Amino acid sequence: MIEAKEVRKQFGAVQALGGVSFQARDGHITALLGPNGAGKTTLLRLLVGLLKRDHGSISIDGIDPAVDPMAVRKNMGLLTDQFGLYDRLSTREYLAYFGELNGMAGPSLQARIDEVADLLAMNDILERRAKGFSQGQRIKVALARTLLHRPRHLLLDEPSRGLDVMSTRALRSALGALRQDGCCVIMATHVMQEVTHLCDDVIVIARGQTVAQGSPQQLCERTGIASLEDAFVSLVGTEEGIVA
Ligand SMILES: Nc1ncnc2c1ncn2[C@@H]1O[C@H](COP(=O)(O)OP(=O)(O)OP(=O)(O)O)[C@@H](O)[C@H]1O
Repeated sequence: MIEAKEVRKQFGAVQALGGVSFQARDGHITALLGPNGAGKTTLLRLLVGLLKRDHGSISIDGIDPAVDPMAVRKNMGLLTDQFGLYDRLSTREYLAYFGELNGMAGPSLQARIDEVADLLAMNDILERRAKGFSQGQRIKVALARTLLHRPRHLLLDEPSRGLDVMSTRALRSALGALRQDGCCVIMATHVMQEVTHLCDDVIVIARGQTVAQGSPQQLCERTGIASLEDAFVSLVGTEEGIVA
């Protein structure tokens, strides 16, 4: 369970978050929806302890990431727009390196690499070096690294950007399997179709504030609007940042 209460974060004169509160439950995929600049990435970075909040509280299964970021990261996978691949390492070497950093080793690590490669449909690039990888191939490798150590919590910043149809499907089924395993997944996205098909719960933020939280159906009921996209626009008051 991930909980935030009244979280605020300021960068100089810019108030990135001005009071965000929500709960993301285990075994649920929670979408983080908001226009560009709403504060989604800032929130994810606070949850994993990469930034310190100015105000409020955050609990990751009872642990405050500002107090014990290492304990939080042990059970967390984070996908951001910084993929951090090494051009000269093959995908398998790269994943083995990160697996070892997470205390994995030997045949069980290799078996887990094969499992994740199957899950994300990326066997074709497993033995290739990263130099020259396309955007979609890069994001798959970064995702594989994120999932490798079977984290209990997963924070994904726009995970499907740059993925083709088959890879998007592979990602969705991988996330479905993680949900079944009881993983707590928070996913920032602009893709409404993804939210409708995949997410159990939605947190809407705008201008650094939580505007609403609930299932897609609850948000539609609350606004009295049948389409989630239109309900979102009505909640945030802008059409900016939506991908149909
Ligand atoms: N390190 C920083 N220094 C200054 N301002 C920042 C910094 N990081 C974020 N901001 C500002 O905080 C606000 C929230 O940014 P953030 O990246 O969290 O938004 P976002 O919801 O992820 O946006 P997008 O959908 O465009 O990715 C923006 O106004 C942004 O310019």
